Amino acid sequence: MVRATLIQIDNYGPWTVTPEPRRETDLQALQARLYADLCASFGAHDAVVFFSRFDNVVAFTEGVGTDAHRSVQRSINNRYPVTVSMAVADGASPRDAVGRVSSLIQDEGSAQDADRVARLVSDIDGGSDVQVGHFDIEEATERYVDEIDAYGCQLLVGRAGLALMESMWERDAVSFFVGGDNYITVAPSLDKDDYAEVIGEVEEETDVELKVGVGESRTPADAGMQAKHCLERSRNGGGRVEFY
Ligand SMILES: Nc1nc2c(ncn2[C@@H]2O[C@H](COP(=O)(O)OP(=O)(O)OP(=O)(O)O)[C@@H](O)[C@H]2O)c(=O)[nH]1
Repeated sequence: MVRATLIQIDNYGPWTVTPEPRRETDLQALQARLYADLCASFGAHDAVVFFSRFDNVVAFTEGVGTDAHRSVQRSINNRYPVTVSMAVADGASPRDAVGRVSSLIQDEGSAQDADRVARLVSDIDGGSDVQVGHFDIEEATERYVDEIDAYGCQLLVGRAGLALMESMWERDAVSFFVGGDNYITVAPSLDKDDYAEVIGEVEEETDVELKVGVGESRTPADAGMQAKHCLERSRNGGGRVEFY
């Protein structure tokens, strides 16, 4: 089982244009602050948090119970001009867990329903290890950042990332862009061959070479840290796929 949490801003679409459209930079600042707050709050519980679409934030929260979710939610809702609802559930795979939290929150009402305010729904039982892969583009700085223009670089990283996210999704894993040339995936227990296959598919489709470090542990934060160390091993002469 793997535990996911979906954090969704309540009735955000209408709020962004009420009483009239709000400045985009103010909305961006709010979204960035909310994401930073959620990272700090859930990070303190050894979870990992991805900005997803900013109005919907996805976290993997193995070991974080309903009460801890409630206190994070209460603090956010006391301090922001918008409220958030949350759903937390265990699933058979990261893909399944994200599906379950999405259904739970949808059952509470629409994302644009003025009556759906600060809900917290939870369907959790046991925990198990979680696998995290940290992907990185081979020599992104030398090949792209120092060679082509910034927007071309963004397109290339985005294209490779989309191919990666789709390949991993087919394997019941969910993957997110985290900055620079980095993507992090939360996966069911895949093996080295699975990752090698995914890297091969991305390269074939986009001509971009990836490498990955993979960790597996009780908490997403620990698994993520293992993955970073494995990625360092790959950077320092290891293979394109390095496991904990
Ligand atoms: N979010 C996040 N960003 C990172 C991380 N490591 C590197 N970056 C970003 O990715 C950019 C590229 O750094 P690297 O991936 O280390 O460099 P590279 O040129 O791809 O070189 P190699 O990794 O050795 O192939 C950096 O400028 C950062 O913006 C990380 O662990 N997390």
